[in-house]
Amino acid sequence: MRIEGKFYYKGDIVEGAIEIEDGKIKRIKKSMIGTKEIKGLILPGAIDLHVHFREPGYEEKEDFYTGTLSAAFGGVTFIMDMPNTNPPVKDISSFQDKLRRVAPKANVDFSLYFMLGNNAEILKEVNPAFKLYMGETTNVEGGEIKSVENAFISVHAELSECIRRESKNLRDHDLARPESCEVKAVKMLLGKGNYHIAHVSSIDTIDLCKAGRFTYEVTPHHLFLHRDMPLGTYGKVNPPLRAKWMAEKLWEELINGRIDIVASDHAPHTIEEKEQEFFAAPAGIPEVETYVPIFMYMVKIGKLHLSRAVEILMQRPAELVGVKKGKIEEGYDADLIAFNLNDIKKIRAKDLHYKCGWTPYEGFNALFPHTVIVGGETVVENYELVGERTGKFVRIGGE
Ligand SMILES: NC(=O)N[C@@H](CC(=O)O)C(=O)O
Ligand SMILES: [Zn+2]
Ligand SMILES: [Zn+2]
Repeated sequence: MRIEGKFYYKGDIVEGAIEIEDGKIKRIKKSMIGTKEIKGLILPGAIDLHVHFREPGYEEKEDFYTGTLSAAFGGVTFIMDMPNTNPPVKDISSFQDKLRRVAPKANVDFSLYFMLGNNAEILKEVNPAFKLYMGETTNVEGGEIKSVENAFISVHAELSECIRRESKNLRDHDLARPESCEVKAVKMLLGKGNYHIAHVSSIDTIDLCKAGRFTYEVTPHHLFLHRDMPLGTYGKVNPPLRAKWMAEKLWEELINGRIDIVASDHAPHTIEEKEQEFFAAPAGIPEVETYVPIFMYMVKIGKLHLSRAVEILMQRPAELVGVKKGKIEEGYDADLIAFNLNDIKKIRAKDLHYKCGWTPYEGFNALFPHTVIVGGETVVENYELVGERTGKFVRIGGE
């Protein structure tokens, strides 16, 4: 397959042609014969290292088909799915059961995390991707903090004994699980291994991550939402939404290059679950289909430079987990997304592909990709699904 158009290449936007073979970018040249034109701006597919697609066990909230379909429509072509399913993924058999179930339903490429436990040395041969929960959602086996060499360990850093479990509204939830509990958790990790800190929600945590030489991510909701918005239980998430000024501070850190990557922490719950009393409603926000389009709108209005967006959404996430993705260069996977930068749309829950049917970003301006290609196969064209289940499992740490 040969395509031509305007694409992001080594820091610039160039006009040229891309030859794709066996799912990879084979050649890039000024021009080629027999090409198919793709209009607008072509970027590498986005990479999301933190999603909860809820299969097996919680398919009423989301499943691997609807989750990966939503990812595709949002320009995300590689996702890493968390292990807090039912049963949790904490050994070879639960991993294989999950892989067998979800692989046939994958619309984009994917990898799967294990819970970090005492069997990490064995599990890392299968896939060196682990999740360490220091919060209460899925406790790691008790006892000392674990680590494992040559692996990617994403940490939910909220110290269990520091947080108050019940809250009655968004402001109270922020006070019940204060930033200091995140800071204390990261402090406990210092010197204990090389970790990736998930959903950093305070600038106080950033200095510690730097000191500990930990990589870290920020979620879209800690950048675009805050605790004083009238979201009610739909804004309930762990770690909590913080004050508006903190969200603005995190945005500044992102702009000045002090945030490694953005990851969605797509954590859907049903409307029925969210319509409960605040203290009873589950924490989590669906994000995977809306965050890249919102970031592309920020690029469009000049609030974020394109090169920075490509770094935090595509390039750096791929580098952190060692996969040949996130760049339009020879030898890389042919995962491409294309935008018409004039085609601004308002986010509407009814237009999204989530099973949960809601979004906290109703009405936000966004730029959705009109074309999405995964491994050289066109999945979305002219904003319509044209190819299904083209995704494959990718073991991380190869590069
Ligand atoms: N982030 C959340 O608020 N919820 C996540 C679990 C987690 O990451 O804590 C979920 O799986 O629902
Ligand atoms: Zn978490
Ligand atoms: Zn999470």
